[in-house]
Amino acid sequence: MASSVPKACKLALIQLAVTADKEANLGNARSHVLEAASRGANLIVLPECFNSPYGTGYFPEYAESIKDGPSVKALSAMAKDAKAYLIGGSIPERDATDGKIYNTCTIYNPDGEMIGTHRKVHLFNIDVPGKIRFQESETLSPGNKLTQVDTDFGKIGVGICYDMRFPEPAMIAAREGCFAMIYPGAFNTTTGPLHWELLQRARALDNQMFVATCSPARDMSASYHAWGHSSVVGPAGDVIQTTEEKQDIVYADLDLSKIAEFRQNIPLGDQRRFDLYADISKVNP
Ligand SMILES: O=C(O)CCC(=O)C(=O)O
Repeated sequence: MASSVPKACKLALIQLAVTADKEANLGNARSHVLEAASRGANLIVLPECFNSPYGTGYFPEYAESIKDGPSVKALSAMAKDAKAYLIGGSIPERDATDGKIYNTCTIYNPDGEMIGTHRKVHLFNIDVPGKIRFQESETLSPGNKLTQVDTDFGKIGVGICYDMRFPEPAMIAAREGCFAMIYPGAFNTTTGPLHWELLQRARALDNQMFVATCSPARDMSASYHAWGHSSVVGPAGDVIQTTEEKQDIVYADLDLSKIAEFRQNIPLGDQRRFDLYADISKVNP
């Protein structure tokens, strides 16, 4: 008889050192995923753009199919061999039907089956004069759906990096019963120190849910300097675990009872004034 007690959720964020060598990136990801699993992790996350350098010029060159490309095959095998859920960071995806390129996260169950995909819906187009200009839309197209997946632990919402700046997907995920939002991401050394942790804590606190981010490690010889600092934040907005900028694995045992406890202590869910503003989770686009 199936037990109704959810399994303990041990999260691992792989802050991977990404290089220009796709095969090496896949091999490095695999060895870190298996290492995390050997330490008991059953929900493992890779960073945004883990198989390619992060830059609009690289996306067309590295893009591949998520039906049968080498990266999804490798990710499926990693999840299966690790016997863990795997949120497979993101890769540049080329859609054979429309010919467009997307920044896409693929998600696997412990049998290695793909159980979800998320194409980044908010493209990272910013211009901070003298600091950073980045226009993902030069080579990428946006996805057109929000993403939630079912796991043995409960439902999880998934976004990618810049998606975290928008409160709505996390709010919708929380109201639809997700216990966590997970964002593979790659902030930079300009916006990272300003907003990375703040956004993560805001999404967690507003929604009284877990939020995790997973960045590539920083490479000062690359054209894009990732912020690192992959982190896990609890439903009270508390940083549970984090790291610096180097390659690392961040582990956290998620105590899912904290959500109910915190929601009981500060019962925002019962106090909302939907007579004054809309419930965004009930507004269909
Ligand atoms: O929002 C930011 O400041 C950074 C976003 C980003 O790096 C991304 O979407 O990949």
